[in-house]
Amino acid sequence: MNDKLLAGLNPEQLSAVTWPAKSALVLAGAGSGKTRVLTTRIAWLLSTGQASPAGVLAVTFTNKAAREMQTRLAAMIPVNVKAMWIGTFHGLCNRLLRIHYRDAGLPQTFQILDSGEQQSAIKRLLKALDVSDEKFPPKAVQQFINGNKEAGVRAHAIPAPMNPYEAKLIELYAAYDAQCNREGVADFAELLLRSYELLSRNEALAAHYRERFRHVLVDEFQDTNRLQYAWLKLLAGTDNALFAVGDDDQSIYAFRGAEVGNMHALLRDYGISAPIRLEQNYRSAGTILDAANALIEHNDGRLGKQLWTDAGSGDPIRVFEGFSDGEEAQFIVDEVKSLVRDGWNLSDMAVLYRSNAQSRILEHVLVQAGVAYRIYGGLRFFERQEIKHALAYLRLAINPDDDNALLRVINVPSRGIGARTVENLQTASRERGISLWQAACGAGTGRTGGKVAEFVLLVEKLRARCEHLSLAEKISLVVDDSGLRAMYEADRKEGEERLANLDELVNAALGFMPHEPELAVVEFLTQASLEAGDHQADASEDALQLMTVHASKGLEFDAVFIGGLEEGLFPHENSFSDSKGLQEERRLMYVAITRARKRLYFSSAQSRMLHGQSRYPIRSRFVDEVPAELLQHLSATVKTAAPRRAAWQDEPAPAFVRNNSLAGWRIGQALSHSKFGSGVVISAEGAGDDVRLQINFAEHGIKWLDLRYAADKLTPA
Ligand SMILES: Nc1ncnc2c1ncn2[C@@H]1O[C@H](COP(=O)(O)OP(=O)(O)OP(=O)(O)O)[C@@H](O)[C@H]1O
Ligand SMILES: [Mg+2]
Repeated sequence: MNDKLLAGLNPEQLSAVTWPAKSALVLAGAGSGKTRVLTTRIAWLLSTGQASPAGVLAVTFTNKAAREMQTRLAAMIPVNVKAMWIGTFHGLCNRLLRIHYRDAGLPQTFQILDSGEQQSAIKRLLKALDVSDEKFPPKAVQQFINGNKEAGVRAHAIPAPMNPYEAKLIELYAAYDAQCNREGVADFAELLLRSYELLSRNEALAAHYRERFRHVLVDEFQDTNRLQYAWLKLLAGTDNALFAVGDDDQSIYAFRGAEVGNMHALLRDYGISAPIRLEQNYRSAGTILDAANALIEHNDGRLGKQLWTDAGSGDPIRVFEGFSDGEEAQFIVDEVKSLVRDGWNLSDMAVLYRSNAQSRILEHVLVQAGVAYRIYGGLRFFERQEIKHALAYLRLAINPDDDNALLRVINVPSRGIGARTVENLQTASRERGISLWQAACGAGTGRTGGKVAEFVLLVEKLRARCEHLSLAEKISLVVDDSGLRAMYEADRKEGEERLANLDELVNAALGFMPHEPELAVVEFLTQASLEAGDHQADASEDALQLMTVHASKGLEFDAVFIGGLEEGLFPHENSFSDSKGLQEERRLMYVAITRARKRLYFSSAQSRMLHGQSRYPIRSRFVDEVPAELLQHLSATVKTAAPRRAAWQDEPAPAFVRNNSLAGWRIGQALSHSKFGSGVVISAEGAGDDVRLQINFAEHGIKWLDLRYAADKLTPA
């Protein structure tokens, strides 16, 4: 059995898998088998009897990666992987807190606030405290709170504030925590901090888990932040084996406080003399690997790794530059369809993008073309309005003191309870230190009081009727009895889709397997918060995979499309100001490239709608950091003879648009023509004296102009 498990591993992998029961760091590049080593090690520990399924804790970064690890493990040995402690940091912390909710000072049914809900909670707080949300934008307050939580710092522990503004932020942080405690809710960062505190304050409990989890394994270790590392140290103690795998070149969460420094700390704290290195890449064709290696060379301060493959060089990387973002999307979809005709599976192909907003246009084209797709992260089933409404009713049915839920639906569907009434309730709740629900119960009769009383009655009824129903029945019931169904039935425009989503919610509940049946609702709501995006398409359906580069970490696909390779988008404009930011963008690009097994596409657009505006970006520097001999250009739109690369290679990146040396003009430049008026240069061809510009004129549309004749009619705008 072991032989079979270990067969096919190379000597370094074998050494890592069968490493004695002590700590280790596997430091190796993308596709070298880190995750495979980690999973195989768990299987090996179990099958050799060195560990029991209950004695292993394994952490990964995304839900998808955690599930993948479970699937791979289940394929290797017969074990109930669902019962094992394999999950994301958030998932495992949640599990810990559910078990020890009392010690953690949380109600058993505590709800998780996602990022949007956290922001509304902060907005509510600002209002209650009469703090201007212009001076203290909720988003900034949120960042301050989460940043501190992720560093493990509570409000009272922040050292003396540097100025009154910071003092106020600290005050808001404390008030926010108090509000969350009152309402029995926890945001994402809270899950981690709270469970860290639980263990650090409760030595007996920590000792119990240390006794239990003799093996703690971490994937993607380069992306752990300080608190996560401290949490791991608490759990692993110094005697247990902390087995971490990672790649400094794939560190992409520095903006959220992740520290590559944790790798050094791990070596030091656990007396590891040298990291284990894996150098053979098993994932990608040679060309793809060469591209990744060449790109990441542009970064400095790397720990340094070699990667080689004995796979052939494979296809060149195909580069497409579309005229517009629509054309780019169309290219991707056409190409996907042609690959399918050639026998590729849709689910083995992925489109990766830097920002979530980019998915919309792709979705549009995919829908038109009738290509099935799934989106991970981003547009989330559980973030859709109708789903949130239904879940809010469900939450009220189990805990009416849930202020967030109550505020969401007190007037949905509309029942004549206006903002004024809600404000009165909020005042009452604040003054008397009670929940909104309690305030509503005492709202009296009067004209609006009567409406509130009706709502109270509705919720009471839902509570009573829900009691003995299954989860799916409960959801059906709240959807019907709350009036949501009727409301969407009356909505001609979007109702149909929303009703379909609500039905899908019931389906999700039907297929839901709770760990503890009596906590099914809580577990379901928890999953809804943790696993956004999982029920939007039938998981078994063959579908194209869409996701941000961040979400693609650790995954692999036969064909990968990296879209929107434009300066300002990828690298993101926010990263232009410092070289650290740019290097993180480059690592992100390295992650994107190394997801591909056989086929890789780079695409970009010369004009793009972004934040409601047309932009005329130029191609990303990252395309040009890949050696030209690895690329095959597919588009004919830009035929500038001028070497684009030379034009901007060494510059920083001050703006979207840089000079392309087209007789003094550049792509993206605004100008005006004596006859056609104002316009923007969108592409060009020719060189020297023979240059033609394609210009998009505001009033006269797109025209090609020959500079030999038109030069004197043009002036820069
Ligand atoms: N010894 C091996 N023989 C054959 N295939 C292997 C071997 N080791 C790993 N692979 C395969 O190579 C691919 C990449 O492995 P894996 O995902 O574990 O790499 P990784 O180092 O975790 O990559 P990343 O850094 O992207 O997370 C997988 O398909 C894996 O099954
Ligand atoms: Mg991996």
